[in-house]
Amino acid sequence: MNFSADVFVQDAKPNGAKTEDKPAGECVLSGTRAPPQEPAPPPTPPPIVVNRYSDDQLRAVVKRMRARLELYKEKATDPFASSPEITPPDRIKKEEAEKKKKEEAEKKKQEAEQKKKEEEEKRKAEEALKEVPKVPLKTRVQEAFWSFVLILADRRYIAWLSVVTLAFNYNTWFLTARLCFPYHEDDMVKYWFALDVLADVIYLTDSVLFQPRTQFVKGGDIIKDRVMTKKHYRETERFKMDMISLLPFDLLYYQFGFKSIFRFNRLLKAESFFEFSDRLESIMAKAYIWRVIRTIGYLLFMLHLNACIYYVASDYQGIGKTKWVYSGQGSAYLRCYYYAVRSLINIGGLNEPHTVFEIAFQMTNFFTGVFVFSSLLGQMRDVICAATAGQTYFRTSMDNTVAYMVTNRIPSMVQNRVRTWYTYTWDAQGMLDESELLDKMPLVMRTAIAVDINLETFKKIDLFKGCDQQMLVDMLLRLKSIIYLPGDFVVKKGDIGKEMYIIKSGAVQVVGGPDNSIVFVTLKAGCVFGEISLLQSSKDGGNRRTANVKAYGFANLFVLEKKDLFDILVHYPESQKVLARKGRKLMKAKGPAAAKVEEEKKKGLALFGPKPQTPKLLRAFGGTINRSTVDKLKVLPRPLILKRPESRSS
Ligand SMILES: Nc1nc2c(ncn2[C@@H]2O[C@@H]3COP(=O)(O)O[C@H]3[C@H]2O)c(=O)[nH]1
Repeated sequence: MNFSADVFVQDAKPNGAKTEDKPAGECVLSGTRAPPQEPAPPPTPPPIVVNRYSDDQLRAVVKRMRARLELYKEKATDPFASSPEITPPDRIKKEEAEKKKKEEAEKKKQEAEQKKKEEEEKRKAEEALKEVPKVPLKTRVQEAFWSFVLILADRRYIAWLSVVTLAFNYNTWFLTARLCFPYHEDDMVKYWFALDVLADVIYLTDSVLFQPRTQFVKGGDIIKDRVMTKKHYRETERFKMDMISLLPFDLLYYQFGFKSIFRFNRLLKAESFFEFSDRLESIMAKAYIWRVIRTIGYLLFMLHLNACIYYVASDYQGIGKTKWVYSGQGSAYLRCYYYAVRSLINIGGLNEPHTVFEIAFQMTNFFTGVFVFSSLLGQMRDVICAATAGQTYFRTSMDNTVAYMVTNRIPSMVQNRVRTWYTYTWDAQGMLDESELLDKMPLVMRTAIAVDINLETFKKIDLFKGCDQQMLVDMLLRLKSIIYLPGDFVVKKGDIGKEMYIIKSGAVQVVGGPDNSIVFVTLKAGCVFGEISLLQSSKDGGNRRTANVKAYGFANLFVLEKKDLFDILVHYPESQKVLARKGRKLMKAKGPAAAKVEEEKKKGLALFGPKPQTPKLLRAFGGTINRSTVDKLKVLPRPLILKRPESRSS
């Protein structure tokens, strides 16, 4: 369609020249000229506007028609695109619905087929598992065997080391005792032999199966490769010791009889004991308990050795020959051990030595006792001190604070509160400042701990729902733990909000009204508060606390500072938007206006909802007219209700 061709205007020609009918496009609307004809037309004279009004009208008509043309073009491609207000005809609707139905049915069919296929595969896999394995048993055992690469901190490895330690201790204690005391009676030999063999099997298993598979660290890499671990073990000093400890000198029994001296190479397995001790310490929650036990073990072993030597010395002198030696009565080991205890710990009250040998022996014993036992007792003291260092720190800092308060004449009520805070904090968390401990760790460890302890709680908090998980982790790292005593005000209405709080344990109450006697809500563990003022801008005082919040009982809270929160949010614009939206919502729901209504409700004033404002005009009447009257008046014609009664003065 060419709308421009339909419009004609009369050219005004001077001298009464005959006018020609021309398409308007050619003379007025330059933009809508007819296509040029061949050969090229003579140059057209400039358009002459006959009448400005009719010219404008024509232009408007052409404009409107062009717009319509566009519209029809659009409609031709998509019948409803340009006319959303027009509902599609029923037929089309039906067709679309059917198409949709068909698609859905197709989709369902595909899903069902997929499900069937998956089930079939699953069934086949299960059947394959039930079938007799095609892999030969030997290979499978070998595979399991080789894959048994021990992990350094693996508890199973520690359990195995404990077995080796047991075997080592058996050798250490019993070899010495059997060597010195007459314990190799004929009827006992078979038992000793059986126990010796058992200990040897344990040693052998450790050296052949376990140690060559122990992974190690090389240049920061954890080496698990079986060939490399084996090679590494063979290159260590420990391997040499293990091998020597396994040498079967016991075969000399055939030549010299059953003597425990031939088994003394078994004591070279000591490194397994020390490794067990270190690993156990690293996994124990209270490692000092093991340290104390180990030190006591050393002490007992020193006494054991002394008892053995004393028996040998007695035997050398002749059992029961002098007053100083073992009399030969009762249990030899027990009597000698008793002597060792009294002698080494310098308790005294022993029989006087008479011979030179006895005197020399006794003197050596005293000297050894002083030296060895004082160092062992010192070691024990260190272990106990280290274990109670936390408690000592807490005591010292509480004592110092109390001394400071006394010096400065702080009221006793405040002093009591401070003391209560110290005691409760210590009882609740076993330390005064948790963050002190975590600060020393690398970030990755701190993150792991924080995530493990609190992330789940955080994810459940409504305010943070929809926020980036990484943002929550960042937040966890900035939290500080703080304890409030019963009745302490955590936030005060009207204060500037600089922190928000998450309740770790205990509860807080949002209070208001006269003397804060009205409890609006009690918030428990896992709830957030103080977020309203934090999420508002300082414009119009939006950053002011909207309510008083006080601790109900002892409240253990996490504090997140505004600065920290905003530092984090810079990196998470999406979460920032989510929080801003929630902040606005909260402000609407709980902000000053809402709080006021709530307060009044609590007081019972808002029983019938807020009183509607009296129309200005009625206020002018000064009367108290009920609502229906007002409504009636409202429908009256304007002039009527606007007519003011004449005042008496006028
Ligand atoms: N105003 C108000 N605050 C509440 C309510 N329930 C919990 N609060 C919390 O009380 C806090 C007081 O300090 P904020 O205004 O910062 O944030 C407030 C909310 O987190 C409530 O019903 N009204």
